[in-house]
Amino acid sequence: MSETAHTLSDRIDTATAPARVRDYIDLLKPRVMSLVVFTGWIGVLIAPVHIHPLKMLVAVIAIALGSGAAGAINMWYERDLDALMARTRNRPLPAGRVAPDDALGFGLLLSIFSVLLMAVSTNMVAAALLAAAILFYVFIYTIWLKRRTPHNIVIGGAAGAFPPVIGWAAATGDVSAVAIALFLLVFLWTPPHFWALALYRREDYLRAGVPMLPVVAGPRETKRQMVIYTLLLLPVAMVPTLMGSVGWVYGTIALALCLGFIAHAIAVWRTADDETAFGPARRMFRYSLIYLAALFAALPVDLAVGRIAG
Ligand code: HEM
Ligand SMILES: CC(C)=CCC/C(C)=C/CC/C(C)=C/COP(=O)(O)OP(=O)(O)O
Repeated sequence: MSETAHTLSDRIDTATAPARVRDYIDLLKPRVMSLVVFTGWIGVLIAPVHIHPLKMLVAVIAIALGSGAAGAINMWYERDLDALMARTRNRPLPAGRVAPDDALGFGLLLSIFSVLLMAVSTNMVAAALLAAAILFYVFIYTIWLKRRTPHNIVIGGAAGAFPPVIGWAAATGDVSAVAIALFLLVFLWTPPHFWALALYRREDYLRAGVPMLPVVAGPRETKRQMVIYTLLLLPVAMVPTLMGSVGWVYGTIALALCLGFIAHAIAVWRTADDETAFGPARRMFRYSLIYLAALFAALPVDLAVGRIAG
């Protein structure tokens, strides 16, 4: 056994139990999962059918486990890249706290379990969509596109757009126009969300040789595209109101949130000096998280207001 492998296995053997649990939780990317789960839950909640609260809970748990499983497999595959980047080098795999085979086994078992759980607790459409999301994130984004093309986020982002559709399907057994509008919303949100971070983490991606847009096309082109995506988000965010699925409470909140996102993108774009652009880019990244959470929260709020008023 090599010196490094020795050190690695010693560290794994001597890891304390609570620390190991923490590491396995970290493999699930819990903070990203929280927003994934939230959008999935809103998908269940706003579907126009009654669903038993317990069934809703199990469906949301299945989405959480599926998202976490995909995250664990992603971390297994990317352990070489993660070791090269400051943001990720202390993750359980590059830091040697979890063995690669264990992480892969954990991710695979959890993937299968989450899809089976969805199938037995709701329906086959939701289970198939959950399986598709996991496969898309692992094979299309992580393995195929991420290391090859700056379009990785634009195409791969579709994986993260599945949860509201999965939630809707868990409640209704099918996919409707509203569910597709929510898919499009997350799909168009993902590039500005990620590129804001990639702008101030450009050195990381450069060092790891990952062809993210700020590395390949440069900050100016990235910022231009971020403005375009935030502009495109405005009409798409209005679709649920224009279709009559929700009213103007959502519509007004969505409009305000979209204008805020556009303003952030313009602030990032107008900062010529990339060093100082890190400030606006960081702010935009944080705003992107509030934006998506608030936009989705506004949907059931609108429906509740409508019920009270009507
Ligand atoms: C391909 C699509 C996506 C990419 C490449 C991406 C990339 C990233 C990256 C690199 C981070 C920083 C994570 C860290 O510091 O460890 C992040 C954070 C985050 N992302 Fe995304 N993201 C994507 C899609 C999504 C989706 C669909 C959601 C939820 C709907 C989401 C929610 C979050 C949240 C909540 C955080 C903050 C995590 C924290 O506080 O550390 N992301 N994203
Ligand atoms: C329901 C279901 C299966 C959903 C799965 C979709 C999912 C987890 C989407 C989030 C996408 C995400 C965390 C990308 C991180 O990119 P990255 O892997 O490039 O980030 P990193 O550099 O932090 O590893």
